Amino acid sequence: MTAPIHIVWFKRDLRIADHGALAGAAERAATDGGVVLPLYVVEPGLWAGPDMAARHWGFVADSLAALRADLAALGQPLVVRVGEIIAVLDDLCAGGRVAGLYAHQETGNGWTFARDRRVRAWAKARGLRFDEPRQSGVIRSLAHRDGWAARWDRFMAQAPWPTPGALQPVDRLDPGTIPTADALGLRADPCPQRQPGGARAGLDLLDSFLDRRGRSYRWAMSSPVTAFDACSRLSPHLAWGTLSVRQVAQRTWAAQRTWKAETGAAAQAWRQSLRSFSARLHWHCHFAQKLEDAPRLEVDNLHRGYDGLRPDTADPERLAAWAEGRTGLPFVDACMRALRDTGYLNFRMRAMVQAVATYHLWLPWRDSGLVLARRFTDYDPGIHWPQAQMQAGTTGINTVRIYNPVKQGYDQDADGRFIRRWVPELAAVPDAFVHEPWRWDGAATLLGRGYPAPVVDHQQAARAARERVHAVRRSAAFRDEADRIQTRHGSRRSGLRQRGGSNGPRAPATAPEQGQFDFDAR
Ligand SMILES: Cc1cc2nc3c(=O)[nH]c(=O)nc-3n(C[C@H](O)[C@H](O)[C@H](O)COP(=O)(O)OP(=O)(O)OC[C@H]3O[C@@H](n4cnc5c(N)ncnc54)[C@H](O)[C@@H]3O)c2cc1C
Repeated sequence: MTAPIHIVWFKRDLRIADHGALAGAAERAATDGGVVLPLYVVEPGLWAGPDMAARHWGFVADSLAALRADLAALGQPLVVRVGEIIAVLDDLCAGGRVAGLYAHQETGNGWTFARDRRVRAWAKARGLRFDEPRQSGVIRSLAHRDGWAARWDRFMAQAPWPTPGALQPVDRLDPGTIPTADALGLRADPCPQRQPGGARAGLDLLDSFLDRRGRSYRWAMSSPVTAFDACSRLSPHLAWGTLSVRQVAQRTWAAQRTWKAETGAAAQAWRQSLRSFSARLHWHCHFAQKLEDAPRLEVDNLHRGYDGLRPDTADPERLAAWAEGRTGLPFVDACMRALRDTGYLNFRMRAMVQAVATYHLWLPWRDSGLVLARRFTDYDPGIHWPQAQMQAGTTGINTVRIYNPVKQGYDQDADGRFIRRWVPELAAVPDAFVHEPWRWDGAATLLGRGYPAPVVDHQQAARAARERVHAVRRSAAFRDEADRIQTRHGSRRSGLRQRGGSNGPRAPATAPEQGQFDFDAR
């Protein structure tokens, strides 16, 4: 058999529904009598990166097994190879039958950006067709942000890509095994409550969110007591592509249409919650667009006025205390321990722990960002690095927001039940002092013995950080660069002043630069 082979290279798009690369390859195969070869390459170079961890691999391995089964049901199971991508492609091309390569555009870390450039050059040198459709609202080689939101709306409203009805099997091809984290050499990373991968698990979450859990979303999203259930928990599925943003957006819009026609308190709650949720799907791509446009922000301050402000290397003891939930600030420690064991934190708590690391503990955002990247099952460089910088105040275009970790505890965990669950060392501390055990009469019996004394006086540390940051922001040169950044990366809905312009329009609650806190703060 000499049918041409069309390779679909799966990356962060581990599904068969709404899959532009798979649909494109299948359409091509239907016209030239070819076959589709679905391929996932486990790249040791990627997995050795400082931002990757075994919990990511666990989610990906679950998703690969599910994808393999879904593709097998169509006629050709997923082929898995371990190795460097060009070597794997060269090997598959050796028979001379490969006619095309299809893969989604990816807004990844520096390693994948460079890897994708190499693959493009390789395909060009061989004269091989290489199609790279997009799978989200992120636009490659974007000249400016004007009209971006309308383009997002249009893309999400388009019909999803059709799933092929059947795939012809590729002859004499070993599907390969999905390696274990150990075989990949990944460090042990116990995460007993990690979310399972696979498209089915993602669809079940989407169903339960839109049928039941999402009703209180708008009011319950900020507290870690309620957010683990009331938030959608779809992030790892969107990050690794077991669901597409479009699938989720269209299901959400359908639910919104249903509730629009209803009256009563429940319908009102659903409408408000789904509006908030819908806005966040937009932010998913809004933040990723920033990294797409400026890949350097994975490692460099977006606003260079902050260069040299924080130390280049983190104080190892402070970083370890924060990462392991031993800062002596109970609410911060509870969040970091919950994250270690579940792979998840809600947005407000992510923002708080990154703010505490970078302001109170004065750690470089890249170092704390790497710890969080490894701990979030949903690690998605496109969202992660712009957010890591935003919460550290180094974008230059966002309000400096130094969370008070004790006040956050009182606000979001009033009776201390989240703290008590994750910090059992505080069992003997009366309720009134569980947020601030250092104020308890019995503190001497606990601090420095069963539980650490606070690594910093959080109020003093916040004051010192604020002064240092504001000193940078006062200069005229700072404003000029901030205006340039706002023009290039800022939301056109944010209401922030455009360079050379007067005050922009008022920010609606859904503007990503500020809106994410507006109703979170209630
Ligand atoms: C320092 C920091 C790092 C972050 N790193 C990541 C990351 O690596 N991967 C990731 O998916 N999210 C990241 N976020 C954004 C956000 O916290 C998570 O998307 C959200 O908490 C995931 O939970 P969920 O799916 O239940 O969200 P829901 O509240 O149910 O929201 C639905 C989806 O909308 C998107 N979304 C929600 N909030 C935001 C936001 N503020 N910015 C951008 N997109 C958003 C996500 O895709 C999310 O899955 C980060 C936030 C901060 C402050």
